[in-house]
Formats: sequence, structure tokens, C-alpha cells
Amino acid sequence: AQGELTPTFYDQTCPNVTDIIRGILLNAAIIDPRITASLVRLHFHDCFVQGCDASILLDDPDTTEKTALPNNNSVRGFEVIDQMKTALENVCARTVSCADIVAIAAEESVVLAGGPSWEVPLGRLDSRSANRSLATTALPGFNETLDEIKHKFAAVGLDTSVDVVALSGAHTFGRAQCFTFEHRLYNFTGIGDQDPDLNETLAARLREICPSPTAGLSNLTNLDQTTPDAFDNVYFKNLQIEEGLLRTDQILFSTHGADTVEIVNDFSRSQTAFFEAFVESMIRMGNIRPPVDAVGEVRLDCRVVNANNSTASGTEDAHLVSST
Ligand code: HEM
Ligand SMILES: [Ca+2]
Ligand SMILES: [Ca+2]
Repeated sequence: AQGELTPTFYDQTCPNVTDIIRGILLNAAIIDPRITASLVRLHFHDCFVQGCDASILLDDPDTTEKTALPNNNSVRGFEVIDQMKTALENVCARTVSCADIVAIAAEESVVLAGGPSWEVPLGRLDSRSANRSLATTALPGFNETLDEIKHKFAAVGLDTSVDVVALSGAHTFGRAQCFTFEHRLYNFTGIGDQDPDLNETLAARLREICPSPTAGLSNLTNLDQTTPDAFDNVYFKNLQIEEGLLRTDQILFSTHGADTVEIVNDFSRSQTAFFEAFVESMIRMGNIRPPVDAVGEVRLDCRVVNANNSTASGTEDAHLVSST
């Protein structure tokens, strides 16, 4: 059995870990306000693929997850994670795992954007490998049905209703490229039509940003068209007026009889209810563990596995035991 993560994991070995990460994040967000959203997504795309083990950060060209379809030219924030790692190596060398840096960066990003804060359970180890094919299949896609998305959440041990809706609420900030939603604008069922569950006024605006099914496919627009950079519950209000940007957003509300509909209504009514559920779901997602027999380490460079056993390494249990 694996050991438990705990918010006090670095209390003795690196007590300022969160302050250091926050400092780098604040500077990065001045230049790039989108970085908060990107770092939350990075944690999600790490955790769904062999657990929260920083596998997504590895650069090895043969196995890297960065070029898997859901990540390629899309997932971002790697340079900022590198900066955080460098700063941490300077004050508490060989101590803080890259997977924990990503988890803390996600929480601090939510806070910086106006969302809730929480104590992040810590003590993850970094993987010795990445898995591109798993990244391709385990991560949900923008054209999947609600059932398919529920299956992918269930596959990593998450709940198929509250976790799906609460975590989708992360689309309250950040951007998406035209290729992820243009199918809703031009040829939804193959007869040159548009998605019936997409607000007409929004569709017209989106056709200006995404001029055709073949041009401008990497153009960006806001996932939350109303409060694009604020972490709030407006995302759920948008769904109620058919202003969800991605098909996978809108189906949470527009799928007749789905158990997600009332949850969307709850979160739309109460930002507090959303924030409380989001925190619980983020902790659950952050607790998706690597396979019990996986060997881990504290990477010195988040992009490459250590050359030898130069830091704490071993099973997850060993990491947790060695700290006490
Ligand atoms: C439920 C299934 C989900 C699907 C199908 C999905 C899909 C997508 C897509 C297609 C994009 C735009 C990517 C691009 O255009 O480059 C995106 C962006 C984003 N996603 Fe999701 N997502 C899902 C769930 C989540 C979850 C669980 C989180 C976090 C808890 C999340 C956080 C984000 C954020 C913050 C962005 C904006 C990133 C940025 O601006 O850099 N998503 N998502
Ligand atoms: Ca991973
Ligand atoms: Ca928002």
C-alpha cells in the first residue's frame, strides 16, 4: 500500500516551498496572465497519466508526453516550472519533487486568479519514465461524449459526476485554439450545420475569430467569454445560456437527463458551493498515485530523469518514511 500525502511534508526540509513557488508565479503572471490557467491544466495532464509524477515534464524524445495529441502545441508552462525548480534547488537542494512543484503551482495559480486556496497534500515522487501512448488515450478529448469523459475520470479513480463538473470548472479561465471547437461552427453533423447547443450570438463572434474549418485553427479565444481570467463560477452561468466554448463543456448542461445538469445549476447558483467542490476534487485529482511498484525519485532537472541514485529515490513509501 502507498503512503499518504501530507501538507506538512516539507515543513522541516523546505519550509518556504510555497512562498518560493508563489514568488516565481507572481513574476511570470505579470508577463503572461494566462500562465495561471496553463499551470492548472499542466497538473491535470500530469495526474491523468500514470498519476501525479511529473511524467509530463520529461523531454526524452522517444517517450515524451508533450507531443501526445492532447498536449502537442497546447500544454504550456514548462519554463516557469523550470524556474521554480531552480529557485528551490538553490534553497533546499534535492528535496522538492517536480510533481509537488506542479501541484503547488496549480493551487497558487487558482488563488492568484481569485479562486479558493487549500492545503496541498505533498510527498509525491517524480517518475523515471513518461508514457506518450497513455497520454494519448487517458486524457479526455474535446470531441468526446459525456459517457466517454466519465469513463476517463472513472479510469483514474475519480467520481463521474461531481469531479467531472467541478474540475471542468477550471475552464473558467484560460484559452482554447479554434481547432478545439470549430466543428461546432461549421460542420457539426456533416451537413454544414452548427451545434444546436451553441448560442447564436456567440457562434457568430467565434466565426470571426475562427474564419473557416481550414484557416486560423491555432487562433485563440477565452474558454470563459465573460470573465476570462477570473477564477469564478461564471463558467457555469455561461453553460446555462449555451455559452460553453467546448462541446465537452456544454454537454454537462445540455445532455438531457444527465446527472451533471443539477450540479451545473448548483455551482451557478453558489460560487461557494463550486469553490468547496473544486478544492475537494483538486485534492482527489492530486492524489492519483503512480502504480504501487513504480520507482520514483526527486529529479534534479524536471525535464530529465536523474543519471544515478543521486537523490532520495525508491518507492513512494520510502520517500514518505525517510522524511519522518
Ligand atoms: C473534462 C474534460 C476536459 C476536456 C475535454 C478538456 C479540453 C480542453 C481543451 C481542448 C482545451 C484547449 C486547449 C488548446 O486549445 O490548446 C483546454 C484548456 C484548458 N483546460 Fe481543459 N479539458 C477538460 C478538463 C479539464 C480539467 C479537469 C482541468 C483542470 C482541473 C482543465 C483545465 C484547463 C485549463 C485551465 C485550460 C486553459 C489552459 C491555457 O490557457 O493554457 N481542463 N481543455
Ligand atoms: Ca503523470
Ligand atoms: Ca471566469
